[in-house]
Amino acid sequence: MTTAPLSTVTLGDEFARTLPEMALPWQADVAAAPELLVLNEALAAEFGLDPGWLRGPEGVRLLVGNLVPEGAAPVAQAYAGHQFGGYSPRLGDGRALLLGELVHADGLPRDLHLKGSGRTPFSRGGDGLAAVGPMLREYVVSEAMHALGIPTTRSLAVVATGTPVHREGPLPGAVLARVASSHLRVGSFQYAAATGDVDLLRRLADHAIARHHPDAGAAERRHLALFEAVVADQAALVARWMLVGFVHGVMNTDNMTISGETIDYGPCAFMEAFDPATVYSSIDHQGRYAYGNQPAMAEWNLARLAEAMLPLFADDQERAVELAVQALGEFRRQYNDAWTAGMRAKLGLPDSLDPAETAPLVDDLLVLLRDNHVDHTSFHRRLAAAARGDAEPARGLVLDLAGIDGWLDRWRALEPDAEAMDRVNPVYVPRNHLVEEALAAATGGDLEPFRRLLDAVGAPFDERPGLDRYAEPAPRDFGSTYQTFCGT
Ligand SMILES: Nc1ncnc2c1ncn2[C@@H]1O[C@H](COP(=O)(O)OP(=O)(O)OP(=O)(O)O)[C@@H](O)[C@H]1O
Ligand SMILES: [Mg+2]
Repeated sequence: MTTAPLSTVTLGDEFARTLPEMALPWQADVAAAPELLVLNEALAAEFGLDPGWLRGPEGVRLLVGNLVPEGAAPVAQAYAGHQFGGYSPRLGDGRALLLGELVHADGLPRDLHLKGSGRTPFSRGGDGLAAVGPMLREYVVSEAMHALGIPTTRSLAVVATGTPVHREGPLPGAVLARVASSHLRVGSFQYAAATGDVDLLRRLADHAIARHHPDAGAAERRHLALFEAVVADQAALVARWMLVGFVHGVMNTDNMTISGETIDYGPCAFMEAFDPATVYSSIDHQGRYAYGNQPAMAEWNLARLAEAMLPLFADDQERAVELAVQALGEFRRQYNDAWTAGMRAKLGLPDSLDPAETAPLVDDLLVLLRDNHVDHTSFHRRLAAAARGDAEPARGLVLDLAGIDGWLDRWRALEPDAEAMDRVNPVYVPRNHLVEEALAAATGGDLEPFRRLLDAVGAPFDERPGLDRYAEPAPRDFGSTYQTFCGT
């Protein structure tokens, strides 16, 4: 084992220094018997962290927050949030801590953050803990999203704590070490705004500009420019989710970042049979966060961000509202552009095609996929074979043969590029039944299925022999009853 002195790990405390009103100094619980379950060596290397040292006793203690480098100041971050439409003025890191900022090889800071590290002043009735299964879920799904090229928080490690967590029964506890561009959320702005302290709100916005959108700093109305940048990033992000069939499941304003990265892989899932009404979360009875509602929910959340930022847009409130409405009005166009371009790429069609020509083709396909309960991921991947002359793999997924044949004829007339399709349509996504299988085995102490799944989804576009089951939808009896859970 290589060793490196702890002094080589440097953690900044910029958030805590800049926004002390939103940062409560706090310490992680001491892990009784920490055991490293998974370490993202490639990610560690991006920060110059020695994987050998991280695997050793000191490194593992760092990864659960029990070894704090000199100068670091771990904090629980304050935030508010609309949860399923209802406003909670005080949420915050109830089971998480910001350890501090690491410097990435690109020279820019990233947050090193823990989830499952014990109670904090924001815990309310919760135990501050997390179980092995849900932390490994966040690890594998976030890394799959990254491999798909979708902006996301990253997972550095999961460490079992040796302390049981009580849910429906006892479960092994774990801490996830997460890396993100920042953990600033729409809810962070809502919290700052609710204090009534405009100076705090302004410092938060300036911190976000410096961290994520330095260009906005040069704009005449820099805070409006920040808002516009967040709108654009979220429009692009949600379009990416939609194109791969990702259902976030809990798009509360406290689970939407300012950076444009996906955050909080609680009740998330990948849709199989294409249907905009798809919901997996056990508590989402109204379908608020259904697959097809995600763009509208993102827009709703951004309206809450605009409300929070209003005092920064203009001194005159009417003028501020006018500017906010105008900026938010861009969301739909930006989302539609990103979605349309993404669908054109999935179908292997050139950018030069008039969107008016491709739109009916896309719309008709979505109706076919929904009416025939077609698996989203495998259909798009198999369509490349149809572009190469063998329609059977994709055709075989659709019951309405006349319908799909008519559609295929129209599509093929546009001369789709099969190679280009293979670069954007994944073979492997973290399918729900495989995630559950891997997490159940890991909870029982067998990490092999988890490692195999991670390996498959880590190179999602690269079809490999022996991984057929990772490319197949769930067996019939699995899909219709599948549920996911928040706050696990
Ligand atoms: N077991 C728990 N103990 C204490 N607080 C909790 C617990 N689970 C969730 N919370 C808190 O409830 C709120 C909503 O939880 P949510 O599931 O959205 O976030 P999370 O999964 O804990 O973390 P993150 O959003 O950082 O990924 C947050 O303030 C969170 O800290
Ligand atoms: Mg959350």
